[in-house]
Amino acid sequence: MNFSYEAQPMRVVFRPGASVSATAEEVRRLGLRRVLLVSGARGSDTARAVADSLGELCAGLHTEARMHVPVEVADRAVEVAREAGADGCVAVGGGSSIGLGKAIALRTGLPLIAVPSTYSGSEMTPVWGLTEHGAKRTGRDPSVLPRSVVYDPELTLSMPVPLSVTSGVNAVAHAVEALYAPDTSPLVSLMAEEGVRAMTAALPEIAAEPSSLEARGRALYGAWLCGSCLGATTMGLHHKLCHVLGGTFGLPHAETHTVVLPYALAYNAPAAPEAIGALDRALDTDNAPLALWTLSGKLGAPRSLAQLGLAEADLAVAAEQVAGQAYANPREVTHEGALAVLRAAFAGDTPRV
Ligand SMILES: NC(=O)c1ccc[n+]([C@@H]2O[C@H](COP(=O)([O-])OP(=O)(O)OC[C@H]3O[C@@H](n4cnc5c(N)ncnc54)[C@H](O)[C@@H]3O)[C@@H](O)[C@H]2O)c1
Ligand SMILES: O=C(O)CCC(=O)CC(=O)O
Repeated sequence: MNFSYEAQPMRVVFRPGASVSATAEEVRRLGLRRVLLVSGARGSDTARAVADSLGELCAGLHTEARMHVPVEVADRAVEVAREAGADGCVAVGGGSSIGLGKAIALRTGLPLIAVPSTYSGSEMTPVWGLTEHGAKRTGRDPSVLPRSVVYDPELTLSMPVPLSVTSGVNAVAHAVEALYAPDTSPLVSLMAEEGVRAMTAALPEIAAEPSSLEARGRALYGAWLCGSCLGATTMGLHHKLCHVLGGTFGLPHAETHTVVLPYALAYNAPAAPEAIGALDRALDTDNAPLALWTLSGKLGAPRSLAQLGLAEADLAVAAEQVAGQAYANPREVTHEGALAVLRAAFAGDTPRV
């Protein structure tokens, strides 16, 4: 064995009802007195309930989070945090709200508490993202890692089934790439395999019974594990494809991950036999890319980039952007290779290893 592993300093509270019953305790534990709550417009009712539970610890509610964190949205949020005299930030919502909280933390150094309502996994990572001039930039900085994460399966009950499925596959994608990342390690591999197993078992149950708190809890547990994997490792081809498709072409995040993952995995499979072995065990299959494609299709997720609104003419531009960046991937990414993955995902073909 040959690896290094750095544990991320954060506290996790996981229990139904915790968003309202435990967030104030986490704020006090960090010695904070005036936190700014951030959320998206659609999640503002939930964020308001959390704000009410904080009482005078809450310095204000800012409900302008948007997907992929446009830089002007980040600028405005930083201004609001400064004007409110906030000494910390609580992000309530999906990856977009947490992303905005991270943008505030990155610029101001304010500590962040995350209360996730989707399975994006962002709450477990020191990864930030910002979109400017039609391109998404990502980076790692310890200052954006939430100090505390409050997981409340009850918050996820309102997620519609289509978002639950695609958000769940977004989480699975973190585990998939962590398994073949250059900085993977035995602990990450264990978390990744268990995260994929938990999430992919929970999603069909959620689709059949969206109000099952038991299934929601197991999916959120999977999201925690998969997010932890992303936080501990370097992203590869799959995430880069999705960042280009989201940042440059405005495609929706979780849906894009869901469409692309089977093809990116099929491309990498010949160069990542151990990762494929772990995924085969987790999915109880001998063809992990096909199993992922079948699962999301059965649960009604979009199947192709064409369905998500990408134009065929954009494929070559996207391939050029992906192949033009240097990043870790188990298999060399050529322009032709990236284009082949994108073409298959555009058409929604059966993935071929
Ligand atoms: N930095 C990281 O580590 C990381 C990891 C994953 C995703 N992300 C980022 O997160 C963003 C995507 O996050 P997302 O997929 O969670 O989407 P999102 O946060 O944009 O949420 C999608 C939609 O669902 C709504 N929603 C959220 N929770 C809900 C709930 N419980 N019930 C009903 N509706 C709900 C939101 O209001 C929004 O309209 C992207 O910008 C992506 O880049 C970052
Ligand atoms: O915060 C970001 O936007 C970058 C990290 C990320 O998006 C992970 C993912 O693609 O799911």
